[in-house]
Amino acid sequence: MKVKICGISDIETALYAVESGADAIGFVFAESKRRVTPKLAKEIIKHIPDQVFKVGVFVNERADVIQQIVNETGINVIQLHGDEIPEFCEQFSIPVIKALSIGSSEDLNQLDKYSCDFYLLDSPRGKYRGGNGVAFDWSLLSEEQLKGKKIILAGGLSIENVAEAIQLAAPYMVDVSSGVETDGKKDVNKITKFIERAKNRSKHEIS
Ligand SMILES: O=C(O)c1ccccc1NCC(=O)[C@H](O)[C@H](O)COP(=O)(O)O
Repeated sequence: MKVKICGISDIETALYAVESGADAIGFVFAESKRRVTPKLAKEIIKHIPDQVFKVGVFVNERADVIQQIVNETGINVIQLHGDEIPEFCEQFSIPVIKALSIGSSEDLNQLDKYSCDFYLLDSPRGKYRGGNGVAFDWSLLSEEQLKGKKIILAGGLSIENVAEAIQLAAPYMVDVSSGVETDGKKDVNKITKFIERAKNRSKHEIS
């Protein structure tokens, strides 16, 4: 199972997550308590190995601003976490993750409207558009609607529930932010345990 650790804001935590096996690291450029400047993201990204995805998270941002941040920082995947329409998501030359808020089974119909590389399924908005630490009802997910799509499962995942989430949703990747924090800061022990749980679960699935 692939793992994305989102809301990274310092080099030490980024390196720790990578050494623990993270496949993707997320940087939030939208309104958030985890927001980073392009300058800081660039500094962190310099230390991250090539094979790790560097994801920039944006909410209803202008395309030229997103492109400028991509050029400036070394971000190589764009995550669009707002109300971006399908045509907006299709204009970039690097992979795009479209985040969708899942509050009802009808919300899953959005999946067919977009032609993106990845779809991140998250809870409906809380204080911010994402990163609120709240899980949605995974029983809404139907195999039929997810078929053929690379799904990133997000929203309230934690060490305690990630194995169950993987079993139920069989996503391409799991994404976590709040669940690997203590008192609002990334917690390296939680990061290691979360990645272990997520990756162990996938070993069981293969065997
Ligand atoms: O993380 C944020 O603060 C954030 C703010 C605004 C838009 C998106 C944001 N995060 C995007 C992510 O990919 C989070 O990891 C995802 O929403 C799950 O977060 P959590 O429920 O805290 O694990």
